[in-house]
Amino acid sequence: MSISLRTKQHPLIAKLADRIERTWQEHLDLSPYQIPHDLGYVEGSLEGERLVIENKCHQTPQFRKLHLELAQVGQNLDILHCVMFPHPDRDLPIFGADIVCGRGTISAAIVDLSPVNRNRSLPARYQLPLRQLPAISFSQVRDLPTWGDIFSDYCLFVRPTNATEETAFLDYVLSMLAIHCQIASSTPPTTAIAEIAQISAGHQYYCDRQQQNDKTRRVLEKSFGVEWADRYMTTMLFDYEA
Ligand SMILES: C=CC1=C(C)C(=O)N/C1=C\C1=NC(=C\c2[nH]c(/C=C3\NC(=O)C(CC)=C3C)c(C)c2CCC(=O)O)/C(CCC(=O)O)=C1C
Repeated sequence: MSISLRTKQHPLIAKLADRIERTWQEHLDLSPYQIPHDLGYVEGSLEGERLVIENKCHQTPQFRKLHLELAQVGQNLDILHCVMFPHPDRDLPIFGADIVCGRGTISAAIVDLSPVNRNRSLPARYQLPLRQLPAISFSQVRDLPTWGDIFSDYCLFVRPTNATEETAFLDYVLSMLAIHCQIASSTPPTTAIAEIAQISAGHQYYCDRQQQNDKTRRVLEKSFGVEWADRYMTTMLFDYEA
């Protein structure tokens, strides 16, 4: 796999992929992460539409898994997926982002720092910097699906309608990511077994809810079949340490 898929995708996806990787490289102490059964680069075309997936994973002292995934269905569906799973001994939220672009138009752009502690609230040290982010208004804000109870009050879920809104979305993602990397790097592990158990339960709940996204599941099923799609969603996209 020489050139990255992003060179053939929507410019916002390519730019966000580059900037996420650069932020990780500048702020975090990255180590390789062994991707299961060579899922680094996969292609599938069960029902005609060819789905190409490119996965990049790292780990750091604070994060069990940093996952950036680019996917393209045929010539007309581009996807960027990013999730950062902290080690369960840190009270840190789960950073998640998803951009879906059909025929050159972005239909879904979402980013969140999702709380995983028992009272499902973002740690106080996140509240101040997030509240200080410039308020941005989008012409098309989207409603979260029912499984989206995992997202925080700072979740942004929009359909950007022009270049200005695309840039505003990109800036918000990168601001959230920079705040997260900075706080994560200065958050020590907890040794309280009960707290670690609560955080692990929060990760499991997050993954269980994300696995209910039938829009994701259907795309995977159409190209790889039901079995493969289920294993992919539970072991690659939203796996948690039992
Ligand atoms: C942090 C949040 C988050 C993360 C991490 C995440 O993975 N999804 C997340 C959120 C989220 N995604 C959504 C939608 C869609 N997702 C895909 C597909 C894929 N998305 C992928 O990541 C992959 C693997 C590469 C595929 C294949 C498609 C096609 C759609 C329909 C596009 C549209 O509605 O315009 C919705 C709206 C759900 C609804 O309204 O019912 C939400 C909330």
